[in-house]
Amino acid sequence: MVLVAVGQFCGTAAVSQNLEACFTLIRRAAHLGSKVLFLPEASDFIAGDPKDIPRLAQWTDTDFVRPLANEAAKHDLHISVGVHEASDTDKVYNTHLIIDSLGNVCAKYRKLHLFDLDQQPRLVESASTRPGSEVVAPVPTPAGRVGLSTCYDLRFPTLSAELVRQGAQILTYPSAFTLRTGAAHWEPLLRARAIENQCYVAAAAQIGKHHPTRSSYGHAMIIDPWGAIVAQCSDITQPSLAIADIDLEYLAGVRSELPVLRHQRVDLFPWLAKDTSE
Ligand SMILES: O=C(O)CNC(=O)[C@H](CS)NC(=O)CCC(=O)C(=O)O
Repeated sequence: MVLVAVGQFCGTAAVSQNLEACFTLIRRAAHLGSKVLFLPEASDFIAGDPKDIPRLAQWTDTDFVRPLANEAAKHDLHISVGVHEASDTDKVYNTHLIIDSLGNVCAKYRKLHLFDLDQQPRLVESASTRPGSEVVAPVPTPAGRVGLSTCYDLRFPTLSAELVRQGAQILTYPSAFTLRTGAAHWEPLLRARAIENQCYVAAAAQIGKHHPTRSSYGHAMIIDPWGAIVAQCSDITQPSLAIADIDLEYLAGVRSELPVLRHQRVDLFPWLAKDTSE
């Protein structure tokens, strides 16, 4: 069994403050014995004005990812974290990194599904963000193989099914869900992804009021392959953690007791056919 932690905090446009919040979470997660820490989407910053995103993103690598990776190495932690990644256009990628315990960025996933809403709260992610174009193979960590997604990707079960086909044991959804959609959909979607894929789900989350027109739902949580919520953060905006054991023997037991992954109709859905490495 390996302990992992999900983090929750209220990001702002001040990168150095967000970095401090992440440092606090890294030190506490390591002190409590966790081997992997999952941090939210947009941990580097939540811009007050979308026009600021490309400028702020230019500094993410040096001012956020580097010091974060050094701290991870100092505390022997693997980290999953959502950041903005500058591109060669005026748009950024919404990128999910895995940093290993030596401080190397060992995987990079660019969010595939962008959150474009015309209704209130009006958020049009594609105005500032380019979509990624590939699924990233699950990444080995001390807790198990981690499948990478981000926030709104949670609504697309084809992505989680593909990650599980490729061997994922832990699905991660670093997020900044809105208050309205979070209250209605966050927990049922996360539990559904855990149950249907028989995976652990680690969902770090932004919480609280980032600026006058933007708030996030929080409720960072860890779910086991049976669908039980095994840890959840309180409804507080100070940086906080929820920690739980990942038990891959338990995961294997759930998959053999209720073999839904083997019962898939690969004759009708041939892309599911290649075997999941269990
Ligand atoms: O804007 C940034 O800098 C970081 N990105 C986000 O917060 C993204 C795009 S606006 N938020 C979501 O995907 C929320 C999804 C959601 O709430 C749902 O699916 O219901």
